[in-house]
Amino acid sequence: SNGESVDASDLREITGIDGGAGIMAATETAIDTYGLDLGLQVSSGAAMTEALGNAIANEEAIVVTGWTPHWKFGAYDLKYLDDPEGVYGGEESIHTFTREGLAEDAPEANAVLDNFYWTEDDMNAVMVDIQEGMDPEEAAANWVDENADLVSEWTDGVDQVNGESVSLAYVSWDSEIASTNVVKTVLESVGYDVELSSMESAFMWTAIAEGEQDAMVAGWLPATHEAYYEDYKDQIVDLGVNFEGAKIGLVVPTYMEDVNSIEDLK
Ligand SMILES: C[SH](C)CC(=O)O
Repeated sequence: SNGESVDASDLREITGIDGGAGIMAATETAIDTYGLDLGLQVSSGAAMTEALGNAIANEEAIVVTGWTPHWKFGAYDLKYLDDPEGVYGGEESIHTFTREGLAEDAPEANAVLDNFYWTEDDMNAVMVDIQEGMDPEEAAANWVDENADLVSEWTDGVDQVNGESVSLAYVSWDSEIASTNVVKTVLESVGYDVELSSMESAFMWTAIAEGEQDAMVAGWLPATHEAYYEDYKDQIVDLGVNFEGAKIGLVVPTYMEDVNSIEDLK
């Protein structure tokens, strides 16, 4: 750019992710609530981060559906837009959910899933390795090796099993690619064969509710996945929070100096 601050005047759309993500429904609400003359591009987490990187490389205007925890905040100078109407809610927690009956069918897996809890530093370490090109399974295994003390808190008292299988569903968001591969590695360390299945958000929730998948560590509450939770809460088991201090919202590069609120996108 010619050094002038980059504003939102030439933006035509918000760069989104997969259509079933809660942040996408929230963004449709934001477009309506704030009266934005912007489209919402439906794509994927990976496509969103590629578009973000390209825009930043060219110091162009961009606004993305963003969330914390995510490696993008370590890689780029970004900011959340103020949300005076509170469309995106406040602090979110990520929950672990299982199908009904898992505690009876696979008590050792259920115990590990129930114990799973980690922080933004933990998740960022895995996400950054993956972002820098490491295979998710390798990044997860490295993190588990380097954090044996924390991992032992999840597995202490859990008996070894002999090749029983467990299925984990997730959506290909960088945060959940990291968490699901770490849980896979730890379940394998107590003897399970673990099958990962990535799918759209709606299918993930349905698969747990219908018992097709054993568990997922990708339940964003209270706001982001509220609609899914309301649909399925009586058919699934909430093992509680595995990550605290999460957040969703609209995110822009800091070089968009005059764009600090969703109101500034009008
Ligand atoms: C994209 S966030 C990880 C979750 C969501 O918006 O559904």
